[in-house]
Amino acid sequence: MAKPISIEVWNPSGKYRVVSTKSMPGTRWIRLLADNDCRLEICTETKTILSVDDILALIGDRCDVQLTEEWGEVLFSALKRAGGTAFSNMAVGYNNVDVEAANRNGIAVGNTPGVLTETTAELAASLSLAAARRIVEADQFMRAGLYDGWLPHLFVGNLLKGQSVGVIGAGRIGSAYARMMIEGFKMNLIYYDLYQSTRLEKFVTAYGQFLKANGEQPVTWKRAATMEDVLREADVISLHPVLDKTTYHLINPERLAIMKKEAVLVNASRGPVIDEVALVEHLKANPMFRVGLDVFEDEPYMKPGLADMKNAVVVPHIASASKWTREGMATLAALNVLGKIKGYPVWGNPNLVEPFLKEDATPPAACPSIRSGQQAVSQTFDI
Ligand SMILES: NC(=O)c1ccc[n+]([C@@H]2O[C@H](COP(=O)([O-])OP(=O)(O)OC[C@H]3O[C@@H](n4cnc5c(N)ncnc54)[C@H](O)[C@@H]3O)[C@@H](O)[C@H]2O)c1
Ligand SMILES: O=C(O)[C@H](O)CO
Repeated sequence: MAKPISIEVWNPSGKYRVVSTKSMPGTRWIRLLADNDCRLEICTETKTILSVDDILALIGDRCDVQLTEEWGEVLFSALKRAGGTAFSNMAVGYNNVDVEAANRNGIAVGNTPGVLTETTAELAASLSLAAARRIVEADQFMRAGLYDGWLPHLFVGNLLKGQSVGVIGAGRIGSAYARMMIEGFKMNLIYYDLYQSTRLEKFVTAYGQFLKANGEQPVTWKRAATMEDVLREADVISLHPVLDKTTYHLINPERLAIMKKEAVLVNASRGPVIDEVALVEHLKANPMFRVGLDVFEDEPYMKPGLADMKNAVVVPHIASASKWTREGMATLAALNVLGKIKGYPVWGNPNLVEPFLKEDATPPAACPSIRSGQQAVSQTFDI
């Protein structure tokens, strides 16, 4: 029997027991559940990652729904035995969830797209700039008291304007990132995706015409036939695919070798998309090659050597960490499970979720985004 886990309880007499394995930002999600006859138990353990035993203890022997964490057969079958019917990730990516196991156990699986796109793209853009202009290195230099006057060679980095931005995985976040880099820095786009992103292409064409009409150099776009074309040609490359068998170690030693020596590589998708050991070797051998990483192969750890690399900017998986997004994610995760309890249908477009987020309004009678009954497939959505 697993040891008891510390929890905070809201609406103790609620008919439906909802367990959140993490405290989530904001209070609206709590209100929505408590006002709808749910007894909400929020885990208050201080450790960041709960073990399977911890989660089994949280589920107990009667549980209606569960929010967040890493889930497979053991946990889904335990949830089923406890009478549970729904689970929601507080994330858009659900590569941590065995959807087939959930299906076998009749548990609905929710996720939270629609509120992360711009926030995550903005962090990828921040990493691109920070790496290209050596912001972190320069900040550390300044704080160490090493600055003793302006010098022509001090922290010289890369100009983005007029360079080419490469996007691998031009879905929701990849397309939003591309637009930021194109509109913000007048970069030319080269992208690789399994599907054509017509809306993104049309946007770049129209923006190019606008620039031309204003006497400026127009931006251009190109859909690459292979990923290698993007890696060879682009000055800044940002990775935004889903993580699956086709994208595991998509950036490997061979592909690193064909990139420009002064390229900037950004990853705010999933850590295993990059072979991180190979990346460390490449960073050592190519000091002008720079990376910006939000995600890591063995989170929360970095592969040996990465922390010592001055040409790497590293942040702890914060791409979706804006207040609006994180509170929105909590609300959507809560409404996914509440919707299942109430027997509501699934919302037509999980990317258009504003009606669920209006602070003082009653949310629609629907589950914002339920992924069960499907494999963990990628979804393309033109912005
Ligand atoms: N760092 C974070 O905090 C954070 C936040 C949100 C999302 N994410 C991750 O960002 C990624 C993108 O999310 P999204 O919402 O834009 O997803 P999305 O489904 O809208 O886009 C993913 C795109 O990748 C493409 N793709 C799939 N396999 C590919 C392959 N082999 N080669 C090239 N392209 C391929 C798909 O066709 C799709 O267009 C996911 O991995 C998600 O888990 C990370
Ligand atoms: O997939 C996601 O949503 C992120 O990794 C968490 O922000």
